[in-house]
Amino acid sequence: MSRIVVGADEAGLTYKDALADLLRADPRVEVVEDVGVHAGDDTAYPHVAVAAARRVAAGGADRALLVCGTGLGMAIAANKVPGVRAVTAHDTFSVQRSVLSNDAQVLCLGQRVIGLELAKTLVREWLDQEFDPASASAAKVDVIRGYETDDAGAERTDASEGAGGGC
Ligand SMILES: O=C(CO)[C@H](O)COP(=O)(O)O
Repeated sequence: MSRIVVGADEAGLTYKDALADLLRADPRVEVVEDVGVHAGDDTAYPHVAVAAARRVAAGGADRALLVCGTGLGMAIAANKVPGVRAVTAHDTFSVQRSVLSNDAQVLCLGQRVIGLELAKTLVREWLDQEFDPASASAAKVDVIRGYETDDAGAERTDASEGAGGGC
């Protein structure tokens, strides 16, 4: 069961509302929290992204789904919040790996990039994924965390040097 924050700017509002409805109808989703925007609100995307990402970082939500024109600015802004790993992904493999490889809690989509039906498919796929903390990817995600708190100390650990294999 997941608690999911949704957010968008004006360019992503239509998809955000449609995807929020999809999430509310999904039995795997416990709570959907909408941090805006709503019709007539032209708040810039970074404010929405950071508000949603802070909910995740604070533990008030498990994941966030953010929509803007491209999904790019939302991810850039959300990644400014420590502890948050946000990605833009418009194909099923990347959406899967964003969780399985990167333990990303935030998925950003672009309303001007993909059709609504693909966006819905990607969100369903996203809900299916769960990070395995015992997987080989976990050590690499720990390296990311290390760079947040101790830039020098995180460099050249076993995970960053020799893990290989890629995603
Ligand atoms: O896509 C966006 C940010 O990545 C946003 O919806 C539009 O931004 P703009 O091109 O700066 O208006």
